[in-house]
Amino acid sequence: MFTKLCRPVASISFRTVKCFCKPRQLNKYYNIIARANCSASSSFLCDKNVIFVAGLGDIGLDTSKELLKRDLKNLVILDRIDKPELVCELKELNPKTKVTFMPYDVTVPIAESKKLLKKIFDKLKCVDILINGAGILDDHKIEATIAVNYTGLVNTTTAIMDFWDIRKGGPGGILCNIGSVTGFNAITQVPVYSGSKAAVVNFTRSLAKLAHITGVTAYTVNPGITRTSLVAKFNSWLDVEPDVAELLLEHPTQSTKECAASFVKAIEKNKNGGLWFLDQGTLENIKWRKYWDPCI
Ligand SMILES: NC(=O)c1ccc[n+]([C@@H]2O[C@H](COP(=O)([O-])OP(=O)(O)OC[C@H]3O[C@@H](n4cnc5c(N)ncnc54)[C@H](O)[C@@H]3O)[C@@H](O)[C@H]2O)c1
Ligand SMILES: CCCCCCO
Repeated sequence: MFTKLCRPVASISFRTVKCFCKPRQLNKYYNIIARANCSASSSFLCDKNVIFVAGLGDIGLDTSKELLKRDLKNLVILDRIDKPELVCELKELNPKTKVTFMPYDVTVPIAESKKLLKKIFDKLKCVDILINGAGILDDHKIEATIAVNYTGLVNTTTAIMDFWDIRKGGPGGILCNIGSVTGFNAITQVPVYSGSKAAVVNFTRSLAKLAHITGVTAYTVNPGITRTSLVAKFNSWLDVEPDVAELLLEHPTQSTKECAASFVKAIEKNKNGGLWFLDQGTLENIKWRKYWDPCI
């Protein structure tokens, strides 16, 4: 499975390469062509167009800053947070990358998501990577948690398939979804949040297995406890543990900068089906144990 680049790069276009190469060779030539566009020391991310949902949050902002060291062509940040001063700060970081902000609430109807994405695709003509990072942590807000952390991510993902799905003539694409370590092993006192993150991990693993049909590869990045405003104080389900945040923050944590460094390294590895564990500044692709497989 090769990840298609979504636009001609360097002087040789995708079409030219496609005419002369067998599919299994294309990936090799895409990377060669992409590098022709970027300096030898550049990353997989050089010259790419990236949409980052929640790119202004605590993890999001440091990850956006880290991404801007990789000479992206475009970074389009979609977020509910509207902080022009943060966007201005990001715009100043790298003249090679155009940073754009558009307000977006992931809980809007999917038709709204498609309208917004159409504006972006009309402008950029193509998008290589979508990062879905929106999340809330408050187990008093059951419907909101599921709406933001899961339904919002699924709808945004489903919406971009109109533009990426190779069965519709799309170029394919790359999905990076922010799950959580709680998607592997719950924080028992926040079962709603943990369950929403387990759903993100499970949904994304299915998408990775469907990549041969859709042309869209997918993986999750799953931070451990990262010191952000999200985790400073939050409600447990039915108040089973009013001090859940304080108790958890006694355990080893990481900074947003450490998380961001691992986050972008995982994106650069670009592994379809990746289950990336980003804890205490480390990065590990974990093996998911198979207990049952319908084998269809
Ligand atoms: N901090 C941690 O320990 C930790 C660990 C694992 C996963 N995560 C996940 O990482 C992501 C970022 O969390 P953070 O710790 O930086 O907290 P944060 O509160 O700073 O970031 C949350 C982000 O989600 C956005 N968001 C929330 N509701 C939204 C909506 N309806 N529409 C669009 N955007 C919305 C916020 O605007 C913000 O950008 C979340 O998905 C969170 O679940 C955090
Ligand atoms: C301190 C609790 C951190 C919970 C967020 C993990 O996704």
